[in-house]
Amino acid sequence: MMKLGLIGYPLGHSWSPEIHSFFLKQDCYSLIELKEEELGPFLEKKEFDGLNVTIPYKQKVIPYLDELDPLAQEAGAVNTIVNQNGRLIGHNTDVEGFRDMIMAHGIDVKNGKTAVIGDGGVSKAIRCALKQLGADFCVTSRKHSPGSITMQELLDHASEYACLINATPLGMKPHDELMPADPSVFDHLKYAVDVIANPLRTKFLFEAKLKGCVTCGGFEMLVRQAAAADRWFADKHIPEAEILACMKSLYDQRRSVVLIGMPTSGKTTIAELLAEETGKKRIEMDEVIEAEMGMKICTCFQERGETYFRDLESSLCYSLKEAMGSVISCGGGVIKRKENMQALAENGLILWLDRPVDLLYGSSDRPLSSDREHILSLYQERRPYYERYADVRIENSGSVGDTLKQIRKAMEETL
Ligand SMILES: Nc1ncnc2c1ncn2[C@@H]1O[C@H](COP(=O)(O)OP(=O)(O)O)[C@@H](O)[C@H]1O
Ligand SMILES: O=C(O)C1=C[C@@H](OP(=O)(O)O)[C@@H](O)[C@H](O)C1
Ligand SMILES: [Mg+2]
Repeated sequence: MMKLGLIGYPLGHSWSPEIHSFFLKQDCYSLIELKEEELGPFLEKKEFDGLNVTIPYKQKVIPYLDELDPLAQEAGAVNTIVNQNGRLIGHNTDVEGFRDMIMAHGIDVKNGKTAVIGDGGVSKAIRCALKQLGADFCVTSRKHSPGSITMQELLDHASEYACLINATPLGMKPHDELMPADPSVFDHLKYAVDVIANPLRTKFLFEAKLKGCVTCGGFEMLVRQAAAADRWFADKHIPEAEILACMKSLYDQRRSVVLIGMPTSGKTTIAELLAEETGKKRIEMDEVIEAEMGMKICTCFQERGETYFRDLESSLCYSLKEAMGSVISCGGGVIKRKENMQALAENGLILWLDRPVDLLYGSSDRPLSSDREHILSLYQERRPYYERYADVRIENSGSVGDTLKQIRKAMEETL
């Protein structure tokens, strides 16, 4: 069996072992956390067939290598090392991972200006990919490196940019409240790309999606650079279908399905069936909140007011960022606060169950939907929000079987 691994510091959790065992059909990949002083001795022993390299060693490994391939040389960074009969050869598969990801999403960097935010290791690989694609791009740098622009210069010309790429760690867990720049000030932005893989959808991508941009994130780049690395490690070409299957399998484990929609649109009912069908854990937000309050939501609205309930709802959304692969059924009003939706969208696929107003009904135990007139005005008020936050609209007007079918399709198609 081959001996492969990932070196970096600190490593924390990484999806690389799962990804490589998916592609290579063997468990031969381990996480090797190395302190700076351990890096040289480890590489000199050469007791491995291949390595991936992550922060902070993409440049620091170079002096220990016998050869760099032309792309690694151009990038000035190495993320893949192959031990070829005792000679260590450095490659850079981030270039291919990034390039293939943006091409798969139809991101056209030839049509309009692109800005790469950040000039660290991964930024170098992105620049190589952008050059290959013939893009007109610039790079922002805090260090004023030659040829780069400042953040202020980028913002001063914000309306000129069609594509923004985050190559900084801003927005990565645990500082997921941060953004490298606010997409809303870029008037003509069409595409937003992030290299961050955790969370799946950074705040930067969430905001860009609200603007109607095409977005894609670092998790996909992680899978694609791994597929390219396996070509060096195992001389194995990983076909596109296999890459998509790997992403789907990992998304199934990592991403929750979040149901939003009007009261009585079917969220609770469909969530129960979906959880049963997929074996996923079901989280009914209103039940969790009622248990925490020790009272019914209706009573809470009467005795403590709506804001009291909404604050509990918001803090639950915040904790559900880590619900990993659950089915989450929300209360109808969850869309009233943008921060709720940003939290749920971090690691969630947001599905809007849209049920025709005529099929919605009022009931005495639902404080905000007591009669038909009220339901209609609530629908008119909320519809734009459901629409804005949803990744996919699911029409719940036929049988529950038909609705579940649409949901399965959405889960397949939104990688
Ligand atoms: N596709 C459907 N076909 C028939 N009845 C449905 C369908 N979807 C939902 N319902 C019914 O609508 C009612 C309200 O659904 P519920 O799941 O409580 O909604 P919510 O959680 O969104 O408030 C339930 O009686 C449920 O059985
Ligand atoms: O629409 C709303 O504002 C609410 C909907 C309810 O959930 P359902 O959508 O399951 O009825 C519940 O969260 C609360 O009464 C507030
Ligand atoms: Mg419900």
